[in-house]
Amino acid sequence: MGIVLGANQYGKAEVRLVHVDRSSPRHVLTDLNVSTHLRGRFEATYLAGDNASVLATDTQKNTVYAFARKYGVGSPEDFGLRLARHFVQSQPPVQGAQIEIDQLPWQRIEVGGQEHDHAFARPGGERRTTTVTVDGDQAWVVSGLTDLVVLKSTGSEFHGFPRDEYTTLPETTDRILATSVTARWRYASADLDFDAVYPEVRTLLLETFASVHSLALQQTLYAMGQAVLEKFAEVAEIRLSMPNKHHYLADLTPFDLDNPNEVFIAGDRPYGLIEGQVLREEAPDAGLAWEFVPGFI
Ligand SMILES: O=c1[nH]c(=O)c2[nH]c(=O)[nH]c2[nH]1
Repeated sequence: MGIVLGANQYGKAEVRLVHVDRSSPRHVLTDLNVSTHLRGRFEATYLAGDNASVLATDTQKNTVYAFARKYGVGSPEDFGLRLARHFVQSQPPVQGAQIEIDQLPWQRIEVGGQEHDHAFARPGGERRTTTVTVDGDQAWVVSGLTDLVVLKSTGSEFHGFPRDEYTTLPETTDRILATSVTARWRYASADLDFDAVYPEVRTLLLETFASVHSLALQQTLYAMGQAVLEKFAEVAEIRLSMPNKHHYLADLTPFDLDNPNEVFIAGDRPYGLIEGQVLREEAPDAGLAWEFVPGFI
């Protein structure tokens, strides 16, 4: 009985590319998940481990980042066609290429009714949350939101941290800052127009994220909590959990390309996890408000 190799293809899956067009102060953000699939004469590697025809998947990934810098991104369709044609035309064993691209949507955050130049939020996915607790005749309300994904393409620095023998992180005065906000705030009363307050707190969290020039995600977290407490007397305390969704500047120097904060690798894990509570010194006692509330602290 003969055994033969059937259909096959190979490539790099889920190359997370974030491109920032900084040619004007109104940044254009393109966030893609790119997968490459090459088809062609690859029997030798499957059958004998002969890689002479195998364009490494690592090379395919590098091509995605290099092309973003060289040609910009534009529509995902044009970007995909450019990549696919490049692989087919530049590598004789490659007869066909299929490029799959998912684009992650971002909307500009509005500050004072004006679209922000470099602060964005991911539409959808976010949820409003509440946990109410009643004990005898006492009642507590902890409300909030989770999975509110936000990103600033500039206006964020991180430096001045200690350097020990294990520190490799470069200092930066301009980086992408992105996080998925979980916020839970405790109301000072259980008798409020909750539907009126909620959207205003949400808006203020977004506006503060967008407006604060960040020297650390910790500072941004505190500023967001502080803004809510300053504006809303009915909020006694707020707790925030904000993963630092790292974006790494792609090193394009091996391809003789500079990268002036334009092409980023969106990291998945590990991520920094920044959490904190901001409260009024005179806040009424939390009682059972946080008992068994999922989350942190
Ligand atoms: O805003 C930040 N806070 C940190 O504590 C930290 N640590 C790190 O590696 N990057 C960052 N960024």
